Amino acid sequence: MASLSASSAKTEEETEIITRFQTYLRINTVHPTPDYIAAARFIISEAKSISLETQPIELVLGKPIVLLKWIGSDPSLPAILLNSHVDVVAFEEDKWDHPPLGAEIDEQGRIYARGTQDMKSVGMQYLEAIRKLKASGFEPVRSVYVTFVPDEEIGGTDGVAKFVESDTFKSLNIAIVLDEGLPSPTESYKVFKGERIPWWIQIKAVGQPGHGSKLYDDSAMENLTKSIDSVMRFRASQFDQLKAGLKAEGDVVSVNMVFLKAGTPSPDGFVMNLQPSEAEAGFDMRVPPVVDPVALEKRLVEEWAPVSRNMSFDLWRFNQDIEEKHLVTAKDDANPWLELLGNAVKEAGGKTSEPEIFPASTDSRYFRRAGLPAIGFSPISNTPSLLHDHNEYLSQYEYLKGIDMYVSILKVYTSYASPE
Ligand SMILES: CSCC[C@H](NC(C)=O)C(=O)O
Ligand SMILES: [Zn+2]
Ligand SMILES: [Zn+2]
Repeated sequence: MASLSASSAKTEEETEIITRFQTYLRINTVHPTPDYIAAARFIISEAKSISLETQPIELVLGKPIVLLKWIGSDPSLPAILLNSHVDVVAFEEDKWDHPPLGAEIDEQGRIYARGTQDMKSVGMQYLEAIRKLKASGFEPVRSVYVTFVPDEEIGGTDGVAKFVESDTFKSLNIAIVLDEGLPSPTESYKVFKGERIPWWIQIKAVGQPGHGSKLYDDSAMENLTKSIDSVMRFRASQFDQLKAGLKAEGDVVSVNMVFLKAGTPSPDGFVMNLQPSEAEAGFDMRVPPVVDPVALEKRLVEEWAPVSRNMSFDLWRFNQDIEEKHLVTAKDDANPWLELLGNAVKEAGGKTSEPEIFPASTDSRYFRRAGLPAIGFSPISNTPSLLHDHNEYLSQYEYLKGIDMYVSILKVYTSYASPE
């Protein structure tokens, strides 16, 4: 177990571990121009320092996937894949108390940077766990592969979506994938077996333009407002079930308006006495496995963007067909990995909660579509979730403790012999 508490001094080994994490955090992999080449260079040099085989894979120019290999004593057995994304989302620097690429540590031992939770921590923890296991002389039976992938934050089209289709991936013979989860505000780590599918919707209204004083029946603004009202009523019905405790976050549809675009610009702002002929709104919607996507799309077509009200829409579902089965990693005899993960965390002194549906989206969905079990797990407990938020941080203590969790998970996973 990590010895460091918030106030205690670090050992030399712990200082080195934290320094390596800070170095990775300081590499600018922020969208829209992530420096994937610098990150790949760093990851490869780290991997070489612990004698892992390295294989950069460039399926899309300038967007390398770095594949690391720790070959087990029985390479014929299906292997373990530890996946993390290298890219991070943008930030509003002036709203942060510490520089978002600074990886500064405050007096409470919190490391502040974009990626401390999402998910440069996890990528480096995989490597630190392997470093520790190697130093202790441990040799895995099953092979372990570690992937550092691009573009998760923008849909994964040039990242894992392409990787799972590649011959390299198919040759790896993977049994189980670990990918990102979410921080837990309690002592128990969160575990995810599935996720909601993102639907990004833009609806557009056109209508009668004219004088600001006139009452029209079908102005663009009125047409759009009717749709927004309808979406908001649906949102309230979903949110009410969540607030009443009838459903979990991962079992309701979330829908949030993320932009509104309308009006005729003027030097002072907008022309006030002119009703515009076009108006648009954007919604981020997340659809859980239990919801019928075909029925939801019908609602979009008939109620939110009806042709009868001069409406049109664009819908992005990130490589997922509307008819496609929404996959959840089962906890059953055919899939021992969820239970093994819980056991391994327990052996390392941690706790896990019942597997949930991830409320947002991760690359796990591509691995599940490729027919693999995939588990979302970020070993971050007693920490508020600050993904995509200001002042994202992770305490050194939690980071070090998380490495011990992966040490235990890798011991259990790589030694698991399936009953024949
Ligand atoms: C549409 S893919 C974007 C992926 C991103 N993932 C996370 C974890 O924030 C999201 O859910 O918005
Ligand atoms: Zn992430
Ligand atoms: Zn993210």
